Amino acid sequence: MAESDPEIDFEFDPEDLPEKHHGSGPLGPPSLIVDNVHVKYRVFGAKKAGAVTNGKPSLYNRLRWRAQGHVGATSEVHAVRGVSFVAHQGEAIGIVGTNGSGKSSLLRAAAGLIPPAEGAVYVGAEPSLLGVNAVLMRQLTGERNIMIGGLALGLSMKEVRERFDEIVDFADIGDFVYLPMKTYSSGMAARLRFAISSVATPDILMIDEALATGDADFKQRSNAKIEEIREHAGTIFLVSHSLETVRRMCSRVLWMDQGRLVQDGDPEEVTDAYREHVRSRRGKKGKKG
Ligand SMILES: Nc1ncnc2c1ncn2[C@@H]1O[C@H](COP(=O)(O)OP(=O)(O)OP(=O)(O)O)[C@@H](O)[C@H]1O
Repeated sequence: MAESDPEIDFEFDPEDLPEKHHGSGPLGPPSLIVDNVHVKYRVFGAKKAGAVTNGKPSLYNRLRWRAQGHVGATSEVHAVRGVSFVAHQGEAIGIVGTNGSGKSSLLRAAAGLIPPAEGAVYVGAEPSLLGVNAVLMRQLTGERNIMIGGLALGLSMKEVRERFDEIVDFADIGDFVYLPMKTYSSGMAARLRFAISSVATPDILMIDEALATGDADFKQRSNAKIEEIREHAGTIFLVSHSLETVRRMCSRVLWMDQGRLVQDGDPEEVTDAYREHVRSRRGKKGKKG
């Protein structure tokens, strides 16, 4: 995942969460189709070409390896391996899986941020993509980032200006909006990212857990926003390590393991199976050790 900050509280407080909406009614029309998608990363400077590594080398290491002439030595990380699913309007889809299982890569490919090595992603007529993280810049002020993020979400400059106060209020960052984002606490940055991300009431909202953060008050506001989007027949994707959050919020859950979609279905069933899998894996590890 692009960003991880140990200070961020990734957990939702279950009491703050809206009730989940299991698919009792008919599903809306498809909003996003992921067809046999593969995501591969090329990693420079690997010891052995072709080896699949589990970690990402740091920028420093990559530059060092390149400086040492290891330009040709690359390995490939096959992060997503032939995943297919159809998302419908009105669905809230959780994505669970252990670290490195490919959740963020799948989300980024579904969002069009990285091209699939194989397969294709089809989106409905007017997709508004969320996940402005990719375009925000820490060295720029919140104000500039609101503009950049708003434009990236398809708003015009005029529309961003009109929504500016609303975004700042939602993020609750006050005059910090005029300071570079690198001066923000992790909570402030996360709140601003969420505020920018959700300003367009998008058709498809993708939330990586860094967005699902903040104090109880902000959690309530962000949950209300998520509900609003879902009620307007949008589709929500939520990557989370908190199974409680996923069970409460989602109508459907995808379980990723080693780049593959292991299970896709009812939140309780899928999270139970996933929990069991994690437990048995821990048990095996424990026995080995
Ligand atoms: N930019 C990148 N360059 C190289 N490898 C990457 C890159 N991003 C992810 N990977 C690798 O791809 C695999 C899947 O990573 P990804 O971040 O999609 O998993 P994840 O399930 O979201 O993990 P986490 O729960 O830790 O965020 C991992 O092996 C990871 O090291």
